[in-house]
Amino acid sequence: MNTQQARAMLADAEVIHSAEAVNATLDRMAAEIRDRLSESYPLVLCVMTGGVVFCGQLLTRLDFPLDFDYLHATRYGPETQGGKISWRTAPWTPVKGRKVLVVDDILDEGVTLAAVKESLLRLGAEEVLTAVFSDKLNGKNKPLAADFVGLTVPDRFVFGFGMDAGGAWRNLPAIYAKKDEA
Ligand SMILES: O=P(O)(O)OC[C@H]1O[C@H](OP(=O)(O)OP(=O)(O)O)[C@H](O)[C@@H]1O
Ligand code: HPA
Repeated sequence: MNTQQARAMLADAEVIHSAEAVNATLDRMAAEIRDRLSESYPLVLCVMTGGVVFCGQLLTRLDFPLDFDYLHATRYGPETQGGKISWRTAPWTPVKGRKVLVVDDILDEGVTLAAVKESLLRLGAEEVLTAVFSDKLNGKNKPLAADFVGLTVPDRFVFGFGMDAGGAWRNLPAIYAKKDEA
């Protein structure tokens, strides 16, 4: 995608959740996570790449001791349909015996987070909780329900706030849907 195509896609898109709604949701989620984990010294793991914006903005709202690391698992690439999961990077920090909070941008079919959770439990994590900023209302029987959910999004390809469309626009502070998929 080039600059013009990326700008045209954004100009044609529909706002699903404004930056104000995103910020209010971050505050709410941080309070829920604090209530559950503030005494546990959790290991927070960001699922790269999409999780980076949500995780970064969540971290500054978590006012209790924690460790932070990341992992990279991907199955969409630049496509709008998911494929086989590809593990790029495992977390460097040992997870054995830890309470782990996995943070990602979106639960779509749930395949990625289910695989991540299973792998962390296999590595000996004591407990694995999951936080997603968006949960897609696609009517699918997902293999995992997230423990902390920000906002729901419709069954359309969405982008912004960490989520890319053809590689672009992860950097937007709000969430959009491509208009041509309405
Ligand atoms: O619930 P699922 O259907 O498995 O989809 C959700 C996953 O898809 C996206 O990652 P993607 O594969 O696009 O990799 P990226 O984060 O590197 O863009 C997103 O960041 C989630 O990790
Ligand atoms: O709707 C989506 N948008 C961006 N990335 C995604 N990864 C899974 N679903 C989506």
